Amino acid sequence: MALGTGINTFLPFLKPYRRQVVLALIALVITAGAMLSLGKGVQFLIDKGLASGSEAGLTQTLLVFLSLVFLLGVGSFCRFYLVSWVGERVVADIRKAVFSHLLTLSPSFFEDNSPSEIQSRITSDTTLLQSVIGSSLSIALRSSLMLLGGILFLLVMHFKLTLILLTCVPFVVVPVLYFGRRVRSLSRDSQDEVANVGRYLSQALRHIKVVQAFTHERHDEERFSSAVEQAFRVSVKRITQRSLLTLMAILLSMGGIGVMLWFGGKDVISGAISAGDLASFLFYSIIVAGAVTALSEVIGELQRAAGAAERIMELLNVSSDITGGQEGSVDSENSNMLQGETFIELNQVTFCYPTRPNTPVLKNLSLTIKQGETVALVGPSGAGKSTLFELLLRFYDPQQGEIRFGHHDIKDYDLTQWRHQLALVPQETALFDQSVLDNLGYANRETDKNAIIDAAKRANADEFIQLLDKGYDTRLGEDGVRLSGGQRQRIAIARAILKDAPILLLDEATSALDAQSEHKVQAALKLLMADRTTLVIAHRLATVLNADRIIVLDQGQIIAQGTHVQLLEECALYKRLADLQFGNMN
Ligand SMILES: Nc1ncnc2c1ncn2[C@@H]1O[C@H](COP(=O)(O)OP(=O)(O)OP(=O)(O)O)[C@@H](O)[C@H]1O
Repeated sequence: MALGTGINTFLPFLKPYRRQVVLALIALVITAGAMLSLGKGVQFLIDKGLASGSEAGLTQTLLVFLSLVFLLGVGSFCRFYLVSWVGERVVADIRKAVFSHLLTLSPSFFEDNSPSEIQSRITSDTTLLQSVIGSSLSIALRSSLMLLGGILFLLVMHFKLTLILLTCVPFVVVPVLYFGRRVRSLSRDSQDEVANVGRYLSQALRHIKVVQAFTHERHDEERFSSAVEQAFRVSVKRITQRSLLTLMAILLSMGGIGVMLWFGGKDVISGAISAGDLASFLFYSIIVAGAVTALSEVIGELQRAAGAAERIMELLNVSSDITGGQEGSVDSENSNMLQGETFIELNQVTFCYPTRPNTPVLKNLSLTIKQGETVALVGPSGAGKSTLFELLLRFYDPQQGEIRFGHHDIKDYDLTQWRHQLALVPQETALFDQSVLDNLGYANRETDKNAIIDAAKRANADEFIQLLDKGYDTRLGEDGVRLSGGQRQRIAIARAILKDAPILLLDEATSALDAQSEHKVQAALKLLMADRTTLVIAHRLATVLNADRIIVLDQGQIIAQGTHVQLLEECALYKRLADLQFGNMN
């Protein structure tokens, strides 16, 4: 059964808490035992206590009864506490495991799966699991035991009456299973719809300025509302099935009790059984019926949880297509290399993005970069310059060809170690809603405050940071809305300084900068590039002039390389680009 699959996948998460699970089961058995003994207590109370007319007998039976009640109370407390505890604990562990796993997945995974959809799985699906494990699972376990125990007691007490009761069971179980299954698939749909709503919401709010600038509010409102309504419609379907489930369970189980009472009543009248017998029989029947009803209700819930579990497990089962190798230490490889020796080498690299498998972005590209060299990449928009950086960072692997560092393919190195070799200054600096200090320290969590401030100074960032209301402790809003383009870039440069990696990947952004900040960024970059092997996507003449070599990329291929002067003469595309891009500086 699919519910079983859901539970199986959770077993590894339950394993560390075996002790608590065993204790919960013991509490479960004790409470079920106490509850079932209560029926016998009722029989005693009527037949021995009341019918005997002895007050002492009555008191004695009551004391036994109260002891059972006490046991039941304490046992229930322990059962509920332990089952809920395990539920919460497991869900917390699952959240952590899913997040850690997601961080290892390659960026291509997130192109196919929207982050907000994933977020919904981690938050709303696990919350559903939490509440279901915390309450429904506890009820389901208790009810199952009560059902079994109750039937056993009934069989021992009165075989004929029990058989009458049991003939009703298939009438209850079959519809319960049928509706339960439907609830489950609808529940999955319902969670998917909730995720859709979440996705729409986060998109609109993230791009609120665009929404407002294009006065797109009404349109967004309508689309959001139709997403919400769709989620509502799916939920209503689920609710209908669940309500029907409950209706069936009550009608059938209670109907069975009615019939049984009728037969039992006849036996009491004929003197075949005592009134106490019938009362305790009734007690067990109600327990059994109650257990069936409760089970039918929670089976729906458990099915919902299994649906949610499935969605979470799907995430945990995705494996990253970018994995690291075991090959020797990158650091020692690096330190063995001499200035001017081949450092990075691209051999016949062909690459398509996974979302466009038939459109190669880089075609048979070969390139050698020497240690300490500064190589500028120029080319029209869409030529594949940023893609080259993404391959070096191993966000993707080429379909053909290889990228080598020293004596090995970069795929052979441990992924983390390899990425330690690269410092990226991206065109768009990602900032987090944390303090400036935290944002800078992102590059290297081992460094102390002084080193961070020193790096900020060298990146020409200290000056504007000091002017912020709380200096280095100022929180940057989500997406760093409180910083200008040039300031953000200087933060990125400071990060690269802190990372102190031997290879620098620089994606210049000029558009965001005015002359003054450009000058400051320039100075900071110069310092950063000294003694490093640098690949720079160049938009500035200064960068191009300072580069040891300029590579001209067009449609994923290198069409020329050389110095600025050489290329101006030899490469028409370069000349055109230079006129356009650097025209104002020429
Ligand atoms: N994640 C992606 N999925 C699919 N195609 C992509 C992806 N990223 C980039 N591309 C495509 O790959 C091609 C090369 O893009 P790339 O960003 O490398 O160009 P670029 O030379 O850096 O351009 P620019 O100077 O405008 O940044 C483009 O046609 C682009 O549309």
